[in-house]
Amino acid sequence: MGQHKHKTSSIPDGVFADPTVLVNSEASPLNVRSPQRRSGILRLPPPPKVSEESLITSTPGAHSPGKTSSEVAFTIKGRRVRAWLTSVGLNLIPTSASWWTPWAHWYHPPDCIPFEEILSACARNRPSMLPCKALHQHLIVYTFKRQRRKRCEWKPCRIVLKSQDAEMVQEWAMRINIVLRTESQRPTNLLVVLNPYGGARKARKIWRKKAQPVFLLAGIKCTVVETQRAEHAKEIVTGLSLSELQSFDGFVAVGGDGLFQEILNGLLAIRGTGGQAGQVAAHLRLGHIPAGSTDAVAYSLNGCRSQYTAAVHIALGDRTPLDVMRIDMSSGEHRYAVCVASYGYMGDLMRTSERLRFLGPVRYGLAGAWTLLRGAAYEAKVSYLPCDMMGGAQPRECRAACNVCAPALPSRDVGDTAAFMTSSRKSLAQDGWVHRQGRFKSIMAVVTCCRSDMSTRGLSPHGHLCDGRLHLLLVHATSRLHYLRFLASIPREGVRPGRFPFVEVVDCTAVHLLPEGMQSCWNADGELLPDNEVTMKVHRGLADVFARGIE
Ligand SMILES: Nc1ncnc2c1ncn2[C@@H]1O[C@H](COP(=O)(O)OP(=O)(O)OP(=O)(O)O)[C@@H](O)[C@H]1O
Repeated sequence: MGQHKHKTSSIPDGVFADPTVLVNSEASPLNVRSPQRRSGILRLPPPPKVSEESLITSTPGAHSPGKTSSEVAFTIKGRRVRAWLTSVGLNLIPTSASWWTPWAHWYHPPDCIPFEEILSACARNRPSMLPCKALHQHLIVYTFKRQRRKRCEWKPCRIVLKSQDAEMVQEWAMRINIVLRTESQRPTNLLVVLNPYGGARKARKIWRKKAQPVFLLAGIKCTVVETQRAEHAKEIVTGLSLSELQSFDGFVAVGGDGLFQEILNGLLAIRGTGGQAGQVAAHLRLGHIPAGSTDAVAYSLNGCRSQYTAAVHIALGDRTPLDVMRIDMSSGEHRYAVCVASYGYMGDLMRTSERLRFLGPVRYGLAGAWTLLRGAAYEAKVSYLPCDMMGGAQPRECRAACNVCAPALPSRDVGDTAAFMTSSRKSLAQDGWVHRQGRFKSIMAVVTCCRSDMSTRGLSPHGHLCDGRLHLLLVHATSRLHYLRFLASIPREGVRPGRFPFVEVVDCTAVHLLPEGMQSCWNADGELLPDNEVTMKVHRGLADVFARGIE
């Protein structure tokens, strides 16, 4: 960045790597838990001995309620602003623009940058262009901006506030960082599992260019492990010792839905063992940096497939409970999934696409066309346990602070007697199962809304992150043309009840499928299951994820 430019800019990749800002991934003024973490990632002076409480209550000189500092004049992009700190964040009011920067009139700084949206702050000296002024002090606030058209899509940015008062700038940077440090939900230590093999094989680059810089700015220590083979991610997680588990705040998958699912399965396996490790695992959160082919998990959590957005949600320490579906196979094996399990068309598509993996994400289009032309339909007996948890209310799309999901407390069960550890088959003994027998093109049990590039509003637009419901989509045998019309409608509106006579949509809590005759295969969150006779049951809010829902 030029010395004379004062930007409120998106952070280009190179800036993250600026050695004056980032020294190493472990060092940060925000890192307080790990003794080996050194201070100084942002080159801040050592904090003076002052209690944190006194920093977030009023200080002498503050002359208006709510203020925790006096008003100070800064310049942002040539526009003068008055700024002060409150217990909520950094408040800004624009005043005038310098006569030599008339364009600054068009720059409107935000009224407030809340602490909860700040990744970190730092102070930096900048030589002035004018000979009469030796140094400019920059207070750099690292935050994010929302895209104008798509509010849920975030991009990291920095706001550079220029002043000539070096001491004040350093003090403000320090005070902001101290407040961030008190936000207990922010992670300080993460285990990052990266699948270099997933999607377009760009996971390493995505990590290096997009996610890691955000975590560095937020002062998060990351331990990165690359998977070597299928199921390795689960082994990595289950192989952690108790002290390692205690040191992490969560696990981050850099890959596709399959990788996320493996980590989730590993985490729930630890919870199933009970004891102290199970207790610790019950409080760990999962994050997904999309680097796969579909990335429905990240898309459904954040409303977009942006890696920056996912990384910022993780760095800010967002937390929301997520429904998890347990799938029990007749062989006795079980698997957990969070998006969708599908039999028929989507199962065939996945089986074909796995053979074409060398083509990258294009394989899905080719496999989809081939499966459609085959036009197979499968005989099966489907049973489900219906529910009406909406109480007749109009279905609503799930959003941040969703009141359908809100009442759910995340399940913290541990041990092998926990509900999620008992086979879904036990629910078959319950009353109220509804049975359907016939030929189906496709059968899908959708847990969340299940968004992806192919269905931006979700397969089930009214699916929620944490409502304890499955949406069972039964697509009865029909002609290829009708089925194509059904598929074509999904990207625009998802699967809606009543839209096509051959499509049934029911809300339920458990599903059982007994295949008859020729069989397809199950595809659970992008992974093929080895068995086709399955029972599935949803567990409300079983896992915690780094997300806040779609804004
Ligand atoms: N190093 C590796 N070599 C081979 N396979 C791997 C490796 N690491 C992970 N896998 C397997 O690769 C599969 C696909 O991974 P992943 O889900 O990350 O990508 P994807 O399938 O392309 O994306 P999506 O699931 O979003 O469609 C998973 O089943 C995982 O077990």
